[in-house]
Amino acid sequence: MGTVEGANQGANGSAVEKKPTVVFVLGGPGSGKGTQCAKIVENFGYTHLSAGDLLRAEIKSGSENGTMIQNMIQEGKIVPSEVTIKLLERAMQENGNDKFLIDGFPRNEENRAAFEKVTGIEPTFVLFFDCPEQEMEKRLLSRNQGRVDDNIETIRKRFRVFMESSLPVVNYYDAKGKVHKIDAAKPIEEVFETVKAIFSPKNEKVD
Ligand SMILES: Nc1ncnc2c1ncn2[C@@H]1O[C@H](COP(=O)(O)OP(=O)(O)OP(=O)(O)O)[C@@H](O)[C@H]1O
Ligand SMILES: Nc1ccn([C@@H]2O[C@H](COP(=O)(O)O)[C@@H](O)[C@H]2O)c(=O)n1
Ligand SMILES: [Mg+2]
Repeated sequence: MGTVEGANQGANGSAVEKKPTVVFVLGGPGSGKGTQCAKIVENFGYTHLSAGDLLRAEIKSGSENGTMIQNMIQEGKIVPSEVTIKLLERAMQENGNDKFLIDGFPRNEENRAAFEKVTGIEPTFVLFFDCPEQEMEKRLLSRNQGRVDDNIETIRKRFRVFMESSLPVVNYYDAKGKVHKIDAAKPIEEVFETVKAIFSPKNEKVD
């Protein structure tokens, strides 16, 4: 019997949708998640989905959730999981790739548990960009991308949320042996040397 394209067969022979490969990219605000994701995309064929970028696009689109999301971002707070997960699911479906870097998600235990429950996807592994606050603060204050949350007051709130809510998620995956901790305080190219070594050579783009 033939199989449905892009699907596996379950025990009873019915088609089971094949889950995409997902790598969660975590780290404090300004640790360099977006910068490194862009380089991974260039070299390893992943699609980069930044939860923060999707939420900012949702504000711009004039969505009914826009004002709520804008207020949460301005305060450095975490938007309810159902909103962010819907955006991630839609972006994955629309894209069609089967390998995704999910950047800045899960940000708390609620994000983590809800994503697993709703999508049935477990990350293949987790990149954790580890960087001292002093360095992250310096980077954010000179980022100049016009982000409403790149001001010292909001940055301090984001650091607190990261320590209290996001680090426990990193620890959760660490206990499962899934975390690659990377020294993100080094220059961009040196960080990427470490990142490159984590991705299997067989995934490397061949020109
Ligand atoms: N290794 C590095 N050394 C110096 N500057 C860096 C490094 N990595 C990134 N930067 C710079 O720091 C700023 C923040 O980087 P980036 O936007 O990638 O961080 P992020 O982790 O995605 O932050 P956020 O969580 O706020 O989205 C950018 O201006 C970027 O160019
Ligand atoms: N899972 C997430 C991710 C982000 N947010 C909100 O967006 C802000 C910016 O996120 P970046 O990853 O681009 O820094 C973040 O401070 C949160 O307010 C979220 O709620 N949930
Ligand atoms: Mg980012």
